[in-house]
Amino acid sequence: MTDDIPEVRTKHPYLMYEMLKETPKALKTTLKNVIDEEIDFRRGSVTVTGNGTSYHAGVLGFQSISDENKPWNHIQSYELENYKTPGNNIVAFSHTGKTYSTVQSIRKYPEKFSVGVTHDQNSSLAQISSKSIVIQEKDKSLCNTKAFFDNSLASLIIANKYEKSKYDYEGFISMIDKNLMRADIEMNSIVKEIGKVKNIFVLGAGNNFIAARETAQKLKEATHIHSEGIELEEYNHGCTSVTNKDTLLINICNREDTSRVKQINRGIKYVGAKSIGIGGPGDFEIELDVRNSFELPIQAITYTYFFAYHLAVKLGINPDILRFDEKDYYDFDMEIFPEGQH
Ligand SMILES: N[C@@H]1[C@@H](O)[C@H](O)[C@@H](COP(=O)(O)O)O[C@@H]1O
Repeated sequence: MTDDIPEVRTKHPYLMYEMLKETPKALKTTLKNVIDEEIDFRRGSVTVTGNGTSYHAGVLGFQSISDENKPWNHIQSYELENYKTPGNNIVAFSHTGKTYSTVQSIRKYPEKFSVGVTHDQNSSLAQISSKSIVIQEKDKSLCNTKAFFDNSLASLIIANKYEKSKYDYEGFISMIDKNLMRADIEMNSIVKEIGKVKNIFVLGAGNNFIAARETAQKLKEATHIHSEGIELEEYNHGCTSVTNKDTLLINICNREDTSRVKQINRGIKYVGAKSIGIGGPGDFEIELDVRNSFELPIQAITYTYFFAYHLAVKLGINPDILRFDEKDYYDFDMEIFPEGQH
């Protein structure tokens, strides 16, 4: 089973909303928990790994590394377990700490130095990692939005320890806090105006690609609308033929992408699709107060999470339970994750 099914609510505010509102407080706890941890990285590179939201959070934090002499890469855990080889250090992220391929990707390489970041100190990941980091904050919704921000901050801290660089964590937390408040209001009003949406593409280039993937994952989990997170230019190579009047494009935009995004936005008008620009142009635009290119995708997610939430509420969908109240979907999950597995 993916995880224990939480308290089932039938209307707003769902647990996902509560968790988003609790995020700034949780980030302060995470900072306190993680900042003094000592991590003795071995010589050589770092491989960041995990599944889904945890994987994305891990990558987003490590994207802060600017020193070319501090090599790192990221490999999804199943790939690491079966096909690829990690660097001398592995940093694995898992909210539950029990996700099979994440745990296996550490177990398979006992000779490497591993850091396991989890919210459960009794989990396999915490037990088997050379160094375990436990975030003392529970995310009650299976959408794991609060856990995403906790893990992103933990990843930023770990990346800074690896790079031996300094960073303004308090400033980061207050920026996220401010964004979350604005995002709730602005995304609620966009959702009211947006009209029918049956499929969604989330586009992002550079550091924003992983945020596009994470946004698409959350849109699927919360709203049950099919969403695809795709590299900005890749969208133009195949996705245009399935874009139509019920399609929404969410563009997570660096300044450098502006003219390409404008062109795409003009193109989609021929088939009646609509767009939201986060940090860039769109039918609906969200301005971001951007301090640097690695914070931008994390800031963008404050908005896309609230968009997913308000859209779920509008559609009458409980975003907390991954459809596990429907027998077919519960059985589906039990088939792919039998008792005790994830
Ligand atoms: N639906 C959940 C995702 O929301 C989560 O991101 C992923 C990784 O879980 P964990 O962070 O516990 O490893 O597992 C799932 O299948």
